[in-house]
Amino acid sequence: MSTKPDRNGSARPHTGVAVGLRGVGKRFDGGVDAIKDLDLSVGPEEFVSIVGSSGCGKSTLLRIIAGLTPCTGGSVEVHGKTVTAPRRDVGMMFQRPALLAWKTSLENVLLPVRVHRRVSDDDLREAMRLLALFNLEGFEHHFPEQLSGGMRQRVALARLMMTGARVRLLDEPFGAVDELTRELLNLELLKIHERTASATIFITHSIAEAVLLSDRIVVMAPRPGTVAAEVTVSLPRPRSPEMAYTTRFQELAREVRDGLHLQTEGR
Ligand SMILES: Nc1ncnc2c1ncn2[C@@H]1O[C@H](COP(=O)(O)OP(=O)(O)OP(=O)(O)O)[C@@H](O)[C@H]1O
Repeated sequence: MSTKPDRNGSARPHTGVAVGLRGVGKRFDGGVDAIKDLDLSVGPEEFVSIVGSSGCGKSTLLRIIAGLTPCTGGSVEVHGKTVTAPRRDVGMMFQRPALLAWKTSLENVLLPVRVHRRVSDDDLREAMRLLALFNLEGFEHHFPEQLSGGMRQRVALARLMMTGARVRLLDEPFGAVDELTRELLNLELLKIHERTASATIFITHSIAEAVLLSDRIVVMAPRPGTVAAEVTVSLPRPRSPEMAYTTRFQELAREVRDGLHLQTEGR
């Protein structure tokens, strides 16, 4: 069973499994084994980061969980049901924010609602609340090209929240923004996770980002992609950027780095 550190840093057990993978494999046409025999369980309120060298199968794994790519071996379940197609209770965010260029911030945030039903006054209020939560007050009626890269990612985060998804999948969402914006976006993500916890799987190349945000960090090994190591992040919540200066934080970062180096050396 996975564990999540509480405010005092001690681990408390997760009840239930939101995302469960057993023996998952993915062989692409042409015989590339992108993923092989991968097991992973994520609790309903757990934040799990996945790190690993380029090409080790992280994005493929997320796409399988999202129901966008079928696995060729093993089984994937979300809330106890086998994944065969995209589900409404699974939200995904990509490295590029994928906003519709001809829609305003507000309309982009309302999209997940609009594809299923008429937008109500409550929906509108909720979308405005989320935009304000992500410091986008005054930009509700701007189009994506009128926003900075960081602002676009915040709109995408607000849209992810608007889905109400109980499983959130984020594929290196802050990889394309500058370091300072990235730190601010990390804080936004921390805030929403600590207010409305969901099962979150987050891909990143940044060890510090993974330690700051996660309850657990999964290190993937390449060719074929599988879980090589797991590090439980025993830091209290709420988290703050100042924790990065603590010995415990640095020890955890080192543990992850060592895990990654072992994979690289083993190639
Ligand atoms: N559609 C596809 N057809 C064939 N091979 C693919 C396909 N998509 C991915 N692959 C291969 O599967 C492996 C894993 O790719 P994936 O994109 O999942 O890696 P990644 O860990 O997310 O990489 P990065 O960190 O660079 O984004 C790679 O060897 C890649 O070339």
